[in-house]
Amino acid sequence: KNTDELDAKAFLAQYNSTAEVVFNAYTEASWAYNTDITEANKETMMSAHTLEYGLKARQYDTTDFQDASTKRIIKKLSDIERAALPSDQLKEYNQLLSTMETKYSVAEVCRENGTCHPLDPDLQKIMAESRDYDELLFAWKGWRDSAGKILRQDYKRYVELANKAATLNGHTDNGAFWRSLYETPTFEQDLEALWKELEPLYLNVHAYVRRALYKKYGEKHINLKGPIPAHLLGNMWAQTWSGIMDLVMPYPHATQVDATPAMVAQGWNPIRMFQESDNFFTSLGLTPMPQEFWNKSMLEKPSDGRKVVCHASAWDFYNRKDFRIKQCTVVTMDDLITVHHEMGHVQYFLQYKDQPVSFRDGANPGFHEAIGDVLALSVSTPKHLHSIGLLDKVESNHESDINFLMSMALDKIAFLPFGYLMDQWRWKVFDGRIPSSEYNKEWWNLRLKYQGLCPPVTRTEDDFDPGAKFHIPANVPYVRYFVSFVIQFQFHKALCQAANQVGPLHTCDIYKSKEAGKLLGDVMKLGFSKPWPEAMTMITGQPKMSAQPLMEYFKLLIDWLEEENNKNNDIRGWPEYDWKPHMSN
Ligand SMILES: O=C(CCC(O)(O)[C@H](Cc1ccccc1)NC(=O)c1ccccc1)N[C@@H](Cc1ccccc1)C(=O)O
Ligand SMILES: [Zn+2]
Repeated sequence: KNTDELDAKAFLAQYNSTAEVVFNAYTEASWAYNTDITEANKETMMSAHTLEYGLKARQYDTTDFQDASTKRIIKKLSDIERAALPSDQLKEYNQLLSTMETKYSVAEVCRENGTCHPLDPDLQKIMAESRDYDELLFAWKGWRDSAGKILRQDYKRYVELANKAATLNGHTDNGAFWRSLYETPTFEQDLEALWKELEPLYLNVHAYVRRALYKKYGEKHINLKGPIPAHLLGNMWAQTWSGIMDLVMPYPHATQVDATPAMVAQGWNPIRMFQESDNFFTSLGLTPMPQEFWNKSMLEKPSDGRKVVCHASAWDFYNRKDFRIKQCTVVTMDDLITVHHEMGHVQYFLQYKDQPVSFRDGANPGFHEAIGDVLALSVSTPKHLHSIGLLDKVESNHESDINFLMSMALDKIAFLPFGYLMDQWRWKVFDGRIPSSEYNKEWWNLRLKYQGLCPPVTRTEDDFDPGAKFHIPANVPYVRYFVSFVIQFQFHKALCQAANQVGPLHTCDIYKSKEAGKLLGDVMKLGFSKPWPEAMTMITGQPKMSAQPLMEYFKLLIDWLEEENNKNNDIRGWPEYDWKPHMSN
């Protein structure tokens, strides 16, 4: 083993300069594929580089090295991920990934009259806006038949190869590799503790929403002591529920909270939405989007018939100049939030662009997901929406507060069980506790256990419902979003204090606060160079994930829901767990 630290530093300097070139070429090829699916994709050159430098990195014994960064980079390079596979299996693995992503991205649902609907924007619009039980079922079942079902065999083989790569890198399985990215020995226990703290909030939201859906769809379709049919929550995966705010609004005569009508009425377009977000970031003293971003991004679904991967994503081209977003943006409040989410990724790229390539990553994956959402918490306030002309009147009274908090809870609290269960399922698939013969049964067991949902029609092992959610065929881990939804409230609270914002947390808007911007910018500049508890301490003054700021933010609503659900004699949970909704045909 080589213990020469100077030699290691020279090796890493060579790695870093070659990595920028290779990563850039790989990302350009990946972009070309994502923005025109017909292109074949080139992965092998990237893996050759990873293999060459990874095997060399493994030759170093860094035990007595002085420089922590050198140790940290050598350790990260030593995990060569898929490049550890024999070349034929690597080729098969890459082929499987692009096949699954293509099948998902080109899937459509066709009506008897021949009209076919893609997920974006058609099916998403139906799921958010339709109040017709059977129309919702058409979209929900159709999408799972077209996008999920067909992926089952590919997925089974992908699991085998992903696990093989993980074991070749010293992990017990691919889930263990994914969890290792958090560098937290107690990670799973910490997540379970957070969920146990937050579960009562979710049960109260679930009970209240079930009551509202009961009023709308009646007792044939809703059992007040049972799970909720999964296609009625305003979203294809029931992951966020703000699509049914109109059915749920506590005080219909108090302030409206939806900015969509104003955006449409005022002729907003996607560029305008991104400029608005850029303006918020620069108001904090953070970096504006470079001109290249505006020239090279794809901010709308192409109208030239090109097939693209519509699921939003942010792209770092590793040359410290070229950063892009690919998003099939529609003019809605929901997509204005997504715009901020994606812009948060690019801001992180901009802040850590001068780090070594190996450190151009979030402190942990949840940090990367949280940045944009933190700013969106300020943008979403009625006060801020009013200041940018998207809400015509703002009242600050109890009823408008509750309406606002309800709209936020339908996204942030409703999401928590989904954010948690996605990788519960995948970790069990990777470690063998869920065999392929039980993929769908176990998926629905978790959807019942955590979200209190049931399928609106019978599901079998001919189906593969997890495949109907982008991140599963796209091989994108998901617990990062559960982490993000917890820590973004910790960050929000810290930034609001830095901005000298007084009053309740849910009314805080950090707009124009250079102090808040500096705090966030300094953490983003670190990238992956320090263990994430150090980054957490820089922002919040303590090193742990905590549910307390989220609960503080929703305090008013939690008390209100507790009282409201008691008034309605609503039970929390779904003890009649094997109830099934009436099926017409
Ligand atoms: O998937 C996304 C947004 C896409 C993304 O920005 O997280 C994207 C996912 C992705 C796509 C392709 C390849 C890899 C990951 N992530 C990024 O673009 C990204 C993430 C980290 C670093 C750089 C880019 N959000 C999740 C969860 C979510 C988040 C916020 C609100 C609602 C829901 C979802 O929609 O289910
Ligand atoms: Zn993201």
